[in-house]
Amino acid sequence: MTPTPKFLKSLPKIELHMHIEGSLEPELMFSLAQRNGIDLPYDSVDALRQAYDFSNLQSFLDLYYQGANVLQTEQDFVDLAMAYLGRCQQQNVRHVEIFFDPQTHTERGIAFETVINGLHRGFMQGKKQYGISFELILCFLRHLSEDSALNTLEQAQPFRDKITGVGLDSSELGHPPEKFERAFAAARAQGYRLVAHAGEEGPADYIWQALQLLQVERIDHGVACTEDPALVQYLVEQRIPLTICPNSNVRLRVFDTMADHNLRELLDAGLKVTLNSDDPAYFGGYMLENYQNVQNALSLTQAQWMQLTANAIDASFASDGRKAALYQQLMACFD
Ligand code: HPA
Ligand SMILES: [Zn+2]
Repeated sequence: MTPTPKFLKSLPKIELHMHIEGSLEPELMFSLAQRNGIDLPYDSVDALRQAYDFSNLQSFLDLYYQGANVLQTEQDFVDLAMAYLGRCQQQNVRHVEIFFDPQTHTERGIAFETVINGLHRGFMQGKKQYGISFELILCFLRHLSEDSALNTLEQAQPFRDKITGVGLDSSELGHPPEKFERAFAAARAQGYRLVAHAGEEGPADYIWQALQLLQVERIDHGVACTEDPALVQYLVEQRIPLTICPNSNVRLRVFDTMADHNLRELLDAGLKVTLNSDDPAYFGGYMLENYQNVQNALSLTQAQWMQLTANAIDASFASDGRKAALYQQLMACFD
C-alpha cells in the first residue's frame, strides 16, 4: 500500500528530538522582542527568514543562539512551549521529548528556574489542553567546558522531578563526547536518562564514545554510523535508537538532498530509526513536513511508517501505560 497524505497525517506521532529554542518562529521572536524591548538585527520577519540559509551546523547555531536572546521571562518560555504544542496538536503529535539548553539562558543572566518553571508550566498546560504527554531533557552545550556542564547539573538539582534526562548538543566537531565523561557519570548517578548528539557532522567514533564513555541509551542523529559496519552491527544488536532529523540534515548540508539521505539504508540495516524535526522553526517544518518530504523523496511503505512509529514509541521515555495507549492509537490507523 502506498501511503497517502491523509495516512501520514493520521499517524500518531512521537517526537524524541526537538530543541524548544529551535521552535521559536520568526513571528514569535519579533513579538517577544517587542514585549521585552529588545532590538533585533532584522527589519522584518521576511528578512529574518531569508537569513535561514545555512552552510553547516555552526552557521545555524549562530542564528539559533542569537534568536534565543528574546526569551527573558517565565511567561516567554510558557508561550514558546504552547506555540510548539499548538503545531503538535494540528499534526497529531501525541508525545514529545523536549531538549532545552539552560546554558544558552543562564550565560546571559536568565535564572535556571525561569527557564525550567516556564517550560514545565507550558508543557503541563499543553498536556491538559491537548492530551500531549511530555518529558524534558536538559542538554549541555558541548562548546562550553565540562565544569560549566557540572555547574548546570547542580542548578538542576532542585528541579530534578521536572527533568527526565540529560543530553549533549551544539557544535559537534572538536567537542567529542569524551569531554563530558564526568558530567554524564554525575547525571547517571542522579538517575537521569541519558542521550547525546553524535554522528551528525562528527565521525562514527563520536557515536562509539557516546555509547561507551557516556553510556547513553539513544543517539541523536547518528547518521554517520554507516561509515563503520561494526558500529551498525552493534547498534542493531543492542537495539539503540537513532533520532533522525531529515529536514535538519538537508538544511545543514549533511546530505545534499533528501533523495541522498541514508534513511533507507539505516532502515534496511535493521536499525531502530525514529523521525524528528530538530529545530522546526529554522528547518522548514514540524513532524508532518518531515514525514511529507521523506515520503516524496524516498517513497517508504506503510509498513515502514508503522515501524518508524513503533520504534519511536518503544524508544521513548514514556511510562509503560502511556506506551500502550500510543500503540493502540497506532493500530487504529491500520483498521
Ligand atoms: O541539530 C543540532 N545539532 C547540535 N546542536 C543543536 N542545537 C540545536 N539543534 C542542534
Ligand atoms: Zn538536535
